[in-house]
Amino acid sequence: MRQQESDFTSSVNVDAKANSYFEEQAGATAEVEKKISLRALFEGVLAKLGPLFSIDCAALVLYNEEMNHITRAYLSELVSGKISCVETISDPVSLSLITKEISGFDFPVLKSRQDWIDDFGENHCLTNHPIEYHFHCYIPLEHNGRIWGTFELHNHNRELSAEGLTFCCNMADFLAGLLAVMADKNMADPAPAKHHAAENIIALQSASIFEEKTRLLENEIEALKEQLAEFQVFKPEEASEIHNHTHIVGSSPEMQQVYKLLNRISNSETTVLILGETGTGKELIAKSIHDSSGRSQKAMVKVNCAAIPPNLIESELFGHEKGSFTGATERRIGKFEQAHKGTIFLDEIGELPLDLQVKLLRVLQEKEIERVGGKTTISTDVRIISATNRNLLAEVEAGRFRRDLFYRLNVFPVSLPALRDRKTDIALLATFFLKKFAQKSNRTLEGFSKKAISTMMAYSWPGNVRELEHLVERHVVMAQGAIIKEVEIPGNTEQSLSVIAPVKTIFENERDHIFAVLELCNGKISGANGAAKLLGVPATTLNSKIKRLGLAKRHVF
Ligand SMILES: Nc1ncnc2c1ncn2[C@@H]1O[C@H](COP(=O)(O)OP(=O)(O)OP(=O)(O)O)[C@@H](O)[C@H]1O
Repeated sequence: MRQQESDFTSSVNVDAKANSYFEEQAGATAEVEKKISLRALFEGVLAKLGPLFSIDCAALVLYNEEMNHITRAYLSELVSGKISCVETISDPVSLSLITKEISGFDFPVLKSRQDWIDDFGENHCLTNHPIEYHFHCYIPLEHNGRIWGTFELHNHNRELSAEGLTFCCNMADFLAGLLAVMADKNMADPAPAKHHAAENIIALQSASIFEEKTRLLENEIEALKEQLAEFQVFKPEEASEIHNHTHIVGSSPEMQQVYKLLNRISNSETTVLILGETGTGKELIAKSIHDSSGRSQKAMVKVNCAAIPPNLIESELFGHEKGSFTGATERRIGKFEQAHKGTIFLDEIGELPLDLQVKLLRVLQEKEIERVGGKTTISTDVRIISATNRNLLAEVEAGRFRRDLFYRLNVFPVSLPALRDRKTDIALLATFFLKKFAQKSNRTLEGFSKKAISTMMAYSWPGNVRELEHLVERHVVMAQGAIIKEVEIPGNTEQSLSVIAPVKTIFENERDHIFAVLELCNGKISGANGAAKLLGVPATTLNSKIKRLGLAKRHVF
């Protein structure tokens, strides 16, 4: 593979000559050279593409018309954080075995270092180039049926992504068109001989068309960047409202409302009732209320009223004396006593049996408890935060919950919005959980694609934040690359529907339509029975679309 590198760079050893031939031969000023040389243009290409797709090195290799010589080559790579672009070949050199192979590619080809070793052996892969790349991509620069050269991308650690490939195919199209124009205008012969340098310089200096093309290239890059947006990692905006509840994620107006309420009761002793569907974060909010109170140095003791068998709830809450009932072999301190000077969080309060509701009411009124089987009353100083996913007032109306207890608990109600009602928080939460689980499992993940975020936003989340948290955890475990590109929501009927009737992007629609027509025409592009005629476009346009859409010929046949 080193030879392969030597092919695009075969001449990195010719680097000494790298002061471009313009400078050497015609003594052109650096300014003119910068404005008009392919080298300067190409340097700009890597500056734009590199950060977008993590490309380490790009090369532009140009051939003569007979395709038996490399006439010029430019190598642009990132060295110590800086892009250096050199003209590595300025005199025609004949094609080696590997460049011959590469020049024969008439569609984009991805190769690894190992592929080249397998095909040509280790010996062909030797180069004196100090940098060794492991992943390569070769895109032919084809315009009007002529292959002008190859646009190459080389990476150390990863293959060029599908998005990067599509983007670079567009770039190759543009470069090929540019080379054709330059040749046509005799601006800068892609296969120049040194003795033509002076004339070329004059032609180039007067050729504003070149500058125009450079400007177009910039525009093209900008347009392609927009197209790329759909593949980029979604970067959610940080919460706009400053709040002290650091573990609570969400900046939607609905959550801002919640923060306002929380701020009002921070440092207070108020009894709070938190209402919200399952998984909306009731416990998290309760903890936050406790943490922002004067009781934060003491414990917040949680009781899940739905999880304890009814016959044990009393003992769980208030404790029991030894021997007070069968199995009470030891004296036990109840949750109220444990929470003394702190907070008790009564989760699922709507599930509390009626007889215990009476006892709880007494505790609230008298601030005293009695252990089961005990003879004395024990004073407690406990703040009460309770939570329910039931409509407690409806429970009161139905006679299942005591009205007096309801009023005692509902001193300061805080209602938490369902996740489906604050969709703008989904991206924030998903990214928060992604970071949390990636860190936990020692993985480096950048985030979700916009597509993945859209899928999550289209779902109704009956299990709310908890469901989202579990989904993200699963996807972090299964993630293959640095970005979670797609998410699958099990049993999601909305998603199943979208599988049946997916909404295609314009890009996908165009690609699929062209693909279908090409199949119909057995891959024939031009001529009477060709796809171009059926599609009503010139064959050259179709050819460039095929490349741009990443429809390599091998896909068609
Ligand atoms: N706004 C939020 N920011 C960050 N994490 C959240 C948020 N809301 C909920 N979570 C997380 O979601 C999970 C479920 O939250 P929590 O247990 O507080 O919900 P809940 O409403 O009490 O659920 P249940 O009604 O089932 O008891 C927890 O891991 C919690 O940390």
